[in-house]
Amino acid sequence: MDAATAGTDLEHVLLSREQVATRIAELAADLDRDYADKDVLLVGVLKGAVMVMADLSRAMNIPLSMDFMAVSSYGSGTKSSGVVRILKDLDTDILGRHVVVVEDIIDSGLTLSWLLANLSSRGPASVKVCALLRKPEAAKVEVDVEYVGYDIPNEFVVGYGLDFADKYRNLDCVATLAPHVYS
Ligand SMILES: O=P(O)(O)OC[C@H]1O[C@H](OP(=O)(O)OP(=O)(O)O)[C@H](O)[C@@H]1O
Ligand code: HPA
Ligand SMILES: [Mg+2]
Repeated sequence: MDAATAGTDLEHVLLSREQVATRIAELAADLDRDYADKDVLLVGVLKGAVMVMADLSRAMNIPLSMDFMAVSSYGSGTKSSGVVRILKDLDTDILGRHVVVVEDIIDSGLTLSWLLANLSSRGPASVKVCALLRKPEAAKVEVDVEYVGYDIPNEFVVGYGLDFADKYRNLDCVATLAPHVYS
C-alpha cells in the first residue's frame, strides 16, 4: 500500500519508498564488502524485519543464509515493556558462524540488547546488527550497531514492516500516524 491509499490515517511520511530502497541498496553493498570472504547468516527478527530482510537479502550479491527469530516486547501497544519473550527460536546452530541481526528499528534498544546477549552466548564467530531505523533520543540502553539506515526523531512510526496493533506493516514508506488512529 502507498501513502496516498493510506490517506488520512497518516500524519506525515518520514521516508519515501524511494528513500528506503536507496538506503537498503547502500547497506547491502556495505555488507557485500564486509562479508565477501565470510559465510554470513542473516537473522531476521520477526515480524517487523520481514521487509528489510526480503529487500536487503535480494540486494546483496554474496552467498548467504537466512534464519528468523520471533521475539516480542511491544505486544499491541506503542511502548516497549522491556520484557522480551522468544516466540520462535533459530533453526540454525550459530556456533562459529558470522551472524548479522536484521532489524526494522532500534527504539529503546531493549529488544536488541537482550537479543545480542542471547545470541552471543551461543558462541558465534561474530554478531553484528543491521537496522533500517534508529531513534537516538529513545535509547534506554546503548547498543553497538554497525549498519544503520536512518536515524529518525522520537516518534512512533509505521510502515515497511513496522506496525501499530499489527496493521500498516504493508505500507511501502515509513510514516507517523494521525492521532485519530490511536484513539
Ligand atoms: O528498541 P526497542 O524499544 O526494543 O524496539 C524495537 C523492537 O520492537 C519492534 O518489535 P515488536 O516487539 O513490536 O514486534 P514485531 O516486530 O512483531 O512488531 C521492532 O520490530 C523491534 O524488534
Ligand atoms: N513503530 C512501530 N513499532 C515499533 C516502534 C515504532 O516506532 N518502535 C519499536 N517498535
Ligand atoms: Mg511491533
